[in-house]
Amino acid sequence: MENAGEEPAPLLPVQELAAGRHGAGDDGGVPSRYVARRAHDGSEETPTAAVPVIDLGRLCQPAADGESASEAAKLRAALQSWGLFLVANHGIEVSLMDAVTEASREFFRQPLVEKQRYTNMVGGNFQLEGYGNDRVATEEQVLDWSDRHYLKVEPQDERNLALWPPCLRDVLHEFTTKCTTLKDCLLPEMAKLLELDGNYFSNQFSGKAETYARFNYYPPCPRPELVFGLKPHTDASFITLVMVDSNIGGLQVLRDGEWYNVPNKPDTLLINLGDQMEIMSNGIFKSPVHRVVPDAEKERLSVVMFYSLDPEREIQPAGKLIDENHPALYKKVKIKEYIAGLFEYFAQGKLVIETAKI
Ligand SMILES: O=C(O)CCC(=O)C(=O)O
Ligand SMILES: [Fe+2]
Repeated sequence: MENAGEEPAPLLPVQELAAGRHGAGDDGGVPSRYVARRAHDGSEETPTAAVPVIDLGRLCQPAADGESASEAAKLRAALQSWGLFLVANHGIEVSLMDAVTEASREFFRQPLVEKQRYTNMVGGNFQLEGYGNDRVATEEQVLDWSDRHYLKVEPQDERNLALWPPCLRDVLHEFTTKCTTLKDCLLPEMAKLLELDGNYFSNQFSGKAETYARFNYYPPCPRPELVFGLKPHTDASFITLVMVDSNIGGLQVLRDGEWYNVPNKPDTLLINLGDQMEIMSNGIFKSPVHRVVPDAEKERLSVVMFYSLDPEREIQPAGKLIDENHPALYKKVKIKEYIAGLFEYFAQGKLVIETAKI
């Protein structure tokens, strides 16, 4: 991304702030630039979302039977309501999941100077890939209580290996391969739920489709009720796979104006739909608004795989879903422009999907 030369000074990683290595903040350890909301007293308990666990083995078995039909019904209900679900029996070994989480922890535990070898601020310019924080466009922008490392993992020949820390290399390559297989199993099931050709969604993914891995690190926050680990947003992806730390909550999803905790279950993965799927399904499937709230005591890690279409492609609602009674609800959008819009809107705390609605 280019830079107009007016970028405010680079930020300290939140991990450094949280460790108190740079003096106390304005609000009990939280500098005012991170204060996103008014404190609440915590008296209203956040309800838990009734997100189903889908058994992938059952869902995708070749001979459709009662078991696969009941998994498909659960999946349909989840995609039309929450826009997210947990997946079990997904074919990714727990040992690999643990190795990826451990490698990520090892990366963030390194001294700052080591991590800064992968910085996303190069010569004062913000780059999408690398270690750091989101682009800061203005002094007013409310900052998130998290650091991240962000890498393009597919197409494989577009990997910038200089940004791949040695501790992550092998496990990330293997994890990417397994996650892509998982995505490839899910897409036909989703197409069938919409009575589209089984390959309809898979066929959208050309060799130029892009996958990004994002390693999120949320340090403990002395005043978690004042900040967001990540502000409310939808993912601009087609579909997102999230491996959350099963020891700690913090991810929340919005439904009908109310926030719900997304449940954790050991060894499962969370799948959430992104805006590209919401657009192509003409809004039948939802790209959920979600956010992350940090913990007062514990650090939290997540590893997220964003599957997105070729940036040069234009997408619109599938023709088969549109008729007199079901008009298109979204405009044609170019992936590249849409994603650029996401970063701009996210910084302002707004939702880019609104720009695609008719
Ligand atoms: O950390 C999480 O659980 C979710 C992260 C997320 O929503 C994102 O990186 O877009
Ligand atoms: Fe997200």
